[in-house]
Amino acid sequence: MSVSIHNWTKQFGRIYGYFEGHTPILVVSDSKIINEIFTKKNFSKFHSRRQFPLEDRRTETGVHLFSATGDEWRRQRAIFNPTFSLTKIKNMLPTIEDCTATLLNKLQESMQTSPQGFDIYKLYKCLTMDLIWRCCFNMKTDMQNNLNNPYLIRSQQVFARQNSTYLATLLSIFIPEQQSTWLAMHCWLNNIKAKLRHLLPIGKNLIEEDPSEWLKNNVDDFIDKAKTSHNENSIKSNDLLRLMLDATKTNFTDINQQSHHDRVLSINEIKQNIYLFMTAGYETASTTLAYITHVLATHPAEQRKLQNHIDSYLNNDDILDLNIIEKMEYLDQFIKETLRMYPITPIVINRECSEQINIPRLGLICPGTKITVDMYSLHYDNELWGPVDTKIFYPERFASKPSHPAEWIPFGIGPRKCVGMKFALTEIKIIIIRLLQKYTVLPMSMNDTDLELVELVTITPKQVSVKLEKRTNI
Ligand code: HEM
Repeated sequence: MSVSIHNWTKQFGRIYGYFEGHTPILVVSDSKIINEIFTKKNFSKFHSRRQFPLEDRRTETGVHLFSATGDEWRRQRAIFNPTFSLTKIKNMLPTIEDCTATLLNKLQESMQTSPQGFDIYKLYKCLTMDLIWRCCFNMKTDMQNNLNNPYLIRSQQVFARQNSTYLATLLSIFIPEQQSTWLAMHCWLNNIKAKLRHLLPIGKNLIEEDPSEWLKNNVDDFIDKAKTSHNENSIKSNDLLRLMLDATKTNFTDINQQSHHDRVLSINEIKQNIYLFMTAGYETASTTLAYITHVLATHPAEQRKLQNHIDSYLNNDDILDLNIIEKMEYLDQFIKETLRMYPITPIVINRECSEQINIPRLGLICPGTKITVDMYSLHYDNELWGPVDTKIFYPERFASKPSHPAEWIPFGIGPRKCVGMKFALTEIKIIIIRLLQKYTVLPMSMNDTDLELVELVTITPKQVSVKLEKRTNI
């Protein structure tokens, strides 16, 4: 979809519209207009994202942060913002280091079993899921050593296209007026499938279950485990799950009666948010790591420069300190340049207008209008990012150009920007530092210059196969 939008922008310019079924979508790739729509200034009129096909936004089932709108979103975001403060992230560093050490062991094993090369992306997925569980839910898992962990398997399935969901999704896109019917049909089918899986002896093997439903249904067990582990630990943890559980203690009867100043969550909202963080946090970060590794393998000069840069700040056995990581400018530029060239979730950066507004150079926007950004056109715009051609990987372009909030947007823009951005960038930096202190990344074959990409909610490579060579010159 994102590539088609990019091609249409080349044909129709920086502002145009297209129809998804009956739904008109406005596409913008002019950074000044994007700034008007997405930032704080007009936030009261653009506080919501458009509803995903088959997304259930009923209060009784609970709505998570990503789908919440207006005051419901403000109330939830106020609870989540402190989870990713610098102090909290500083406290997460030992855990991130520990999970990264496990990755390094897994890499060593993979080098031994497949010296000709292996898919490193698979290992990154286990790593980032491990990190979410440990940093956000304070639960120790053996996820990196247990590829059969059911939460890991189901989370991966959420991002894979399933045939049964596909039809309902298409109906939902092309006939959005009947969204509630498609959603009811989808839930009804899932219930029937769950019953058949339970009743028929071979049901479990023959009937696929909806991974999103499985994850949401299993969080009760998850919350109980978290409560027990929190009670057993004398030191009170400060993780995301604890903040959410604390927010349920307030005495309230109806979540709709809460003002956005009240830091409260219903139990259904907690369940939805556990699902959200489990899936959103792991897929995006592992995919970023996969793209960075591909760039390292295909750009040996830039890889050497990054290794020298890391060596100039740190020895192999130095304990990582956030202040030092923050000073490592080339590392920062390297990651930014990768995310400029390989956007991960362009389609989620959209807003729906809630009140009529006149936007300069765009015109009168009516309530209900859905506006999306063409991230590829913005990120590959030579006027914004030149003089070095935007098709060339050149991290130094970020040295001369402070990134404007509406021009480099892999994490979105404005008040609804990614709440996990600081956490994601810190974990990614630590993992890349430790990887490059020990290894040089090589392509599996000299023809491995292009990645095969697939887009559903995220744009991901099918695999990233590389060889690793132990560094000896340090
Ligand atoms: C490199 C990694 C990541 C990328 C590229 C990414 C990208 C994004 C983007 C594009 C958005 C939409 C922003 C907008 O509409 O303006 C978003 C929202 C969000 N992200 Fe991330 N994300 C990443 C990592 C994470 C992590 C690690 C977490 C959680 C631990 C997370 C949790 C969320 C949540 C909860 C939202 C919804 C925020 C809201 O609506 O208030 N993300 N992310």
